[in-house]
Amino acid sequence: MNEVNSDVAEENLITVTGLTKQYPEFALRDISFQLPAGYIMGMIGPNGAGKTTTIKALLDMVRPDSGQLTLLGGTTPAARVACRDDLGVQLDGSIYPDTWRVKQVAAALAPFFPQWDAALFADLCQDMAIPQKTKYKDMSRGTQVKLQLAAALAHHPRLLVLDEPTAGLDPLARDELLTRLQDFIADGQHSVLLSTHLTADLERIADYVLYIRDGRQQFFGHVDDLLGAYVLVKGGPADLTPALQAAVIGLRRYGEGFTGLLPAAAGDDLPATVVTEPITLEELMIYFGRGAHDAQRN
Ligand SMILES: Nc1ncnc2c1ncn2[C@@H]1O[C@H](COP(=O)(O)OP(=O)(O)OP(=O)(O)O)[C@@H](O)[C@H]1O
Repeated sequence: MNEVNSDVAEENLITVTGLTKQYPEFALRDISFQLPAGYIMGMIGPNGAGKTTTIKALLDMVRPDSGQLTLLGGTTPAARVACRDDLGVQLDGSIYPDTWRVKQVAAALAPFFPQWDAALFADLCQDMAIPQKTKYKDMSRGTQVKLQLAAALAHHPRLLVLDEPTAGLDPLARDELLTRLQDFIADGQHSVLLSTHLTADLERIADYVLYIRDGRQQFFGHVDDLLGAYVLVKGGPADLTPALQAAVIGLRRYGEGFTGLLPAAAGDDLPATVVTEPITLEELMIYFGRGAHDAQRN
């Protein structure tokens, strides 16, 4: 993870301002974020939050209703297509024809990318243990993801946009990918945008996080700022005053007490018997999710 230095003017590889997209049963509303060169940004949010829709809008696979998108300096769809050589993409789900093997993937992609590096692609396939003779449809889900990642990296992009890249990977492969992504940005010129449900991955490698729920942006900023904004509170039944109950997010009561989240500033004036602890991204998502469910039920 690079140290974030707000004093230095940074080149943004992605700028999204006021992105909205309306589907019959879903609305993505007013999403805004920037990704400077040299950083990793993670998108988190529950199933159906709008992460993939945001990525697809950025890649011009979905037409936004409003908002401005700048990708690698391209502000129009045509300009964004023109900079595709600098963009490596991995999408959730199968993307190659069933019968393709590694060789066909290389043959199909090389003509589209002037910077395609056949030797690098072969090395990546070997490193990731991608079988040469297996048809795409017969590869495991994790191997299909690895093949997409190898293809995304093989043309030396400046920016990687990855939709759940670690979802199908075993722990060793996940660890290797995260290290690869850290190496990718280490020169300060490259960036990664990835969506994931594996929040521990983001705590390890991400500088920035975009948190979306029900199509609405809940937070965009530094991971540490998000984690620093809330504390986990735990106390006994007598500690749960009406004021505290009203303030706690995602309150859960159990036999000996309660747990929930509190804005960090509200954690200062608690009785000594209430324990506060730092939160993880996973806890943040669970407690906010519970809070939203509880609000819907009431
Ligand atoms: N083409 C479409 N037509 C109608 N609704 C759509 C379309 N594409 C996506 N949606 C809806 O948009 C919502 C957001 O979907 P999206 O795939 O962006 O969520 P996500 O955050 O990536 O979820 P997950 O974590 O489950 O992958 C969902 O309710 C989905 O059904």
